[in-house]
Amino acid sequence: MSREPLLRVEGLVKDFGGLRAVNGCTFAVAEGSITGLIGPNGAGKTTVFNLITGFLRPDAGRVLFQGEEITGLPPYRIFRKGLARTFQIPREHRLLTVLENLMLVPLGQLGEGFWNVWFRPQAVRAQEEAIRQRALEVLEFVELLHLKDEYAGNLSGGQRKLLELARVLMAEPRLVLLDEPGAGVNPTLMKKLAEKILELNRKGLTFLIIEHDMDLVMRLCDPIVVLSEGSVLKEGSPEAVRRDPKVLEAYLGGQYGAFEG
Ligand SMILES: Nc1ncnc2c1ncn2[C@@H]1O[C@H](COP(=O)(O)OP(=O)(O)OP(=O)(O)O)[C@@H](O)[C@H]1O
Repeated sequence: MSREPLLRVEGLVKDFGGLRAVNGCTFAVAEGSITGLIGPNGAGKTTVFNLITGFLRPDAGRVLFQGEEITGLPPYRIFRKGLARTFQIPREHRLLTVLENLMLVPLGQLGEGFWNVWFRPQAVRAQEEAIRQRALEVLEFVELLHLKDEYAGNLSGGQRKLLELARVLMAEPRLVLLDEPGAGVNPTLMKKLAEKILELNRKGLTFLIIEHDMDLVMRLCDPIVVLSEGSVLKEGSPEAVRRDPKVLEAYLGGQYGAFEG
């Protein structure tokens, strides 16, 4: 018996002026998987992420999360349903500390409401403390606890990626979309990031990952969805994708070397 996938995109289309960036894109992400989304530059991967997470509205097609249609909902509503993402360029608040960055993740804090601050100060304080504890736990997990009081702007590129992951984990999501987690990360941190992703996956978290680093993709992801010119060219195991001549052809000229070895 096949189970309903955690995420399903059906026939997504997105035009930018005369350019069709996403062209009838259909694929699914099974619960418990680490699904890879790869393809040459400009294939439409980030646009697909933006369509799934509500940062862009599709011109056609549907997005279903846990069987529920979420097409066109605003990003904060999708986030609160348990679908969280990171960005290709991390979006931390550079002038806040690492800990403050995590405490700002919108979890529906009681303290946000004007009336709560005035009439329920103890409840607000208790909730703030719970959020702080959660933030410290998450920082320990991503091994950034020693940097909790550092300004986020002072972190290295790799540490900023770990902070992005930590921000996403604050919300205890069911599905995490990672946009190029390996970009700009040194090999040591890359290994750590991969270990953290695998550990979270073993605990039941599902991932959809855009990545250009083929070593990382082949190590982490199964299945892999290959996008080319806005639609799915191939979907399958790392081995099946690696051997498919259509996939190699799509990468020809650009990144053919990525598949060698
Ligand atoms: N906001 C936008 N306005 C106009 N064109 C856009 C916009 N966003 C993306 N595009 C175009 O849509 C196409 C798909 O871009 P997208 O960033 O989704 O590809 P990608 O597969 O993520 O590429 P990369 O691997 O280089 O990040 C590209 O031709 C890009 O130039």
